[in-house]
Amino acid sequence: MKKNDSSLYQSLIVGDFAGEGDLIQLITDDEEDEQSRLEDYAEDIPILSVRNTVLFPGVVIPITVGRQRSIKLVKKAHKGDKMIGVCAQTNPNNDDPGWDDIYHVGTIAKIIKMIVLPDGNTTIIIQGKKRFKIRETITEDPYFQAKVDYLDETFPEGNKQITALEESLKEAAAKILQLNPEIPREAQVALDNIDNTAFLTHFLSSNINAPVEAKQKLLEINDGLDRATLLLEFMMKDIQMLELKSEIHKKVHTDIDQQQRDYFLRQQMKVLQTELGEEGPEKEVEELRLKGRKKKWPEEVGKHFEKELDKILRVNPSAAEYPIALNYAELMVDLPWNEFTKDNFDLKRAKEILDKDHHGLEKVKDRIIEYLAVLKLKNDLKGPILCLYGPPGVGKTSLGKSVAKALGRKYIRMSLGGMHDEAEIRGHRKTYVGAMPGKVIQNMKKVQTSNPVYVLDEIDKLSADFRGDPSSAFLEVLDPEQNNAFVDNYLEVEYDLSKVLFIATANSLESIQPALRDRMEVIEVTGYTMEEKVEIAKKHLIPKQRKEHGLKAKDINFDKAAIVKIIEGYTRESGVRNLERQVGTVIRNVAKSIAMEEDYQKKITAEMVRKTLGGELFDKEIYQDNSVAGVVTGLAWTSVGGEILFVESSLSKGKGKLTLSGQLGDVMKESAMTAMSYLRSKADQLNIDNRVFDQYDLHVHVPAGAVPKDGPSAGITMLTALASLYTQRKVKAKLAMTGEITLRGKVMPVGGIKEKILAAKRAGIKDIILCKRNQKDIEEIHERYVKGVNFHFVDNVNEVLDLALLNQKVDNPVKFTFEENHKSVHT
Ligand SMILES: Nc1ncnc2c1ncn2[C@@H]1O[C@H](COP(=O)(O)OP(=O)(O)OP(=O)(O)O)[C@@H](O)[C@H]1O
Repeated sequence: MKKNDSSLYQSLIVGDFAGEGDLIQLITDDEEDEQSRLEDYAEDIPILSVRNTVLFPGVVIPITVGRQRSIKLVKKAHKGDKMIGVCAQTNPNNDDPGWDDIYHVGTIAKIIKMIVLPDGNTTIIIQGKKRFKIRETITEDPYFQAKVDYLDETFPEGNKQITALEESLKEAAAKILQLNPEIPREAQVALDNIDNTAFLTHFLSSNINAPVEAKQKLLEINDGLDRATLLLEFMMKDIQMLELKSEIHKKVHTDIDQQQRDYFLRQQMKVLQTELGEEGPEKEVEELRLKGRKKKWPEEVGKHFEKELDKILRVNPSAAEYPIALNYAELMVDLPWNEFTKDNFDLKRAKEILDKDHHGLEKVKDRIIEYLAVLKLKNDLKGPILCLYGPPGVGKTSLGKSVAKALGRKYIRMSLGGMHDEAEIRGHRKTYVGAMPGKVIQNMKKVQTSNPVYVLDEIDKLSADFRGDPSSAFLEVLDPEQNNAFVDNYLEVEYDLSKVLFIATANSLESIQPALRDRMEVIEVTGYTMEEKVEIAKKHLIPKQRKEHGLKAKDINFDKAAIVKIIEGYTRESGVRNLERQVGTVIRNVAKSIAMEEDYQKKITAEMVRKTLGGELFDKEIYQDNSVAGVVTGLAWTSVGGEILFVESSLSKGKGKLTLSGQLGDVMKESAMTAMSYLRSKADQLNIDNRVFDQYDLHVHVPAGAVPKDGPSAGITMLTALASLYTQRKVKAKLAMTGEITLRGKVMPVGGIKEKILAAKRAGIKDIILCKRNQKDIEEIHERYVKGVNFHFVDNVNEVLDLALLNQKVDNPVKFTFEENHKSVHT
């Protein structure tokens, strides 16, 4: 026997079969009359086994009858009293159930209508009357027949609890109707018309969405209150399920709606864009594809690019990924891939250009020309990268530019000062918000050729921190073995940097990461002498500044003394950057006069320089006289070049206390103490009264007091100063010295010789004392720089003192007075 799923809907179908209004009428049959007739069937009632449904008293349901046994039963009953017992099958799939396969509690029902459909199927409409329990089985053949006992139902009408339950059941039913759109609205009307609580529970039990076992359980409960409670429980579960379903449904629905909306809007946008003649993603992608075809990139890069374009087409233009994908593809086509400028290997011309742009720097230029010669012959740059090293403003960066000019290559410069984030060099992965390629790739995009001269400025200023070590990223950039496959995190594909001519610049070699320094060929660019600076100013800086200020050669002309004045009074540097700036200031002043049509003097003199630039910023680093004992000129190295410094010392009555001032570092303090100890040990040799060490306080000072100083190189200067002080002997005029001392009186070599020599020369020094082992440094310096200076190379301090101290007392020597030592006598 087949029956559609049980639901409120099915009950209403009954209404259709029975005609409108029948439902109500059937439900309100005269109970009393029925009861008396029912007893007649209790001793032999045909039992119809039904699948998937449980019939409740009062409820009307349609049942399609298919099995032969059932058809026989139905036809027979229909002809007779129309009364049948209805029991649910325990297993709905059992086509030939026996007594054990049906529930033994069922409902006696009346066949209201029997319809034989044209396809031969028979549908009956039955109404449940009263529950029964099979007392005794009679036969299974030709259909089930049994003796039954009717089950009475206890239902306390009017009880408060039952009224509340009834309300709850109705509310739950209304909620189910509301949540389940498949149930016709009319069901609510049917529900509203039920005013009998017992029938309400039967009606709802029959129609709730629950398995047969659950419904059978409800049927078997005799206590109406218990049944109503269990029913409410089932209904609440159903509501929860329905609510969940509806939520899921709503969500799925909104998702689909959103997609449809987007699709619709996109279509509209396309139409509008076409009408406005604007580009849509297709057009943009097509343009990129065309550009991509012209690129000489490796095959895998081409494939990767095509994939990226496909990705753009798949992405919604209003999605955040769209501009990211587009920018990426644009970067790929904007980058140069194997696009080279032709090198000009006319080395004579290259030399001319270097000479024209830079005065001096012969050794550096020669080295650069050698480098270019190898490049010409081998046409392969697998050699070390050049690193120009030297003080600021000596033309390292501009030399790089000249190399580009000489070779006919494009020039790009990247300043590495203060860069501490590896991502600045290598870029961020595309997945980061606002990701960009690193500076190396950005600059390649800017320069538009694959073989530029790429100046890496201030490679010594790269600093490592928690964001990674940028030096290690540069290892890859600068390593000729690796840089043909440089990987930028943003670009993802390998990029060939092997044809780029990298030139690094640095102020100090110490702070360059050792592995990085190893990959570079270091060329030292030293500072300039006064004469060279004057030449550079005349030939390069003045014409350059003049041009920048819009003046002609006839408008202004510098006196040599004026240039010297600027160099000495207003700059203190190894290079010429400040000189250029000060020259610029003087020229600007003239430009102002010309523009305001004032009278002005074309020839710039030292006097005019003073007027324009104001009082001198720096005292001339000049040797000071030797009339005072205890003052000696030393030489120091700073990051802006060499300097002369003075070690001053004085004695005052006291108890042999040593005071050091002038912001001296530990090493320098130790030098002073070493010098002191050495002198004490050699006091007799130098005719120093030993008592002076105990009865006089010594003060050593190194001006300028505000500038911190450190290093061992002032050792011999200190010793000489103290020797002069204690002996009150004059120090040789125009003498300077630099060297470390040991306690045994040995003189050790020191660094920064070239800068120191230049500083000494600037200061008018004629004699310089150096350690013997520093002789080789002097030999490397061009003769021109050392002309007019006598070098004295020494091994030990005796030689220093012999050279430095004259056998002549200073003009007003201090006369030491001593108190007698009171020795205590013990007996
Ligand atoms: N020998 C020279 N001949 C002509 N001009 C020079 C010479 N040396 C330096 N200059 C000029 O001095 C200025 C400063 O030079 P540049 O910027 O190249 O210095 P740098 O050594 O790279 O300094 P930094 O270490 O601070 O980067 C430039 O205008 C440059 O043209």
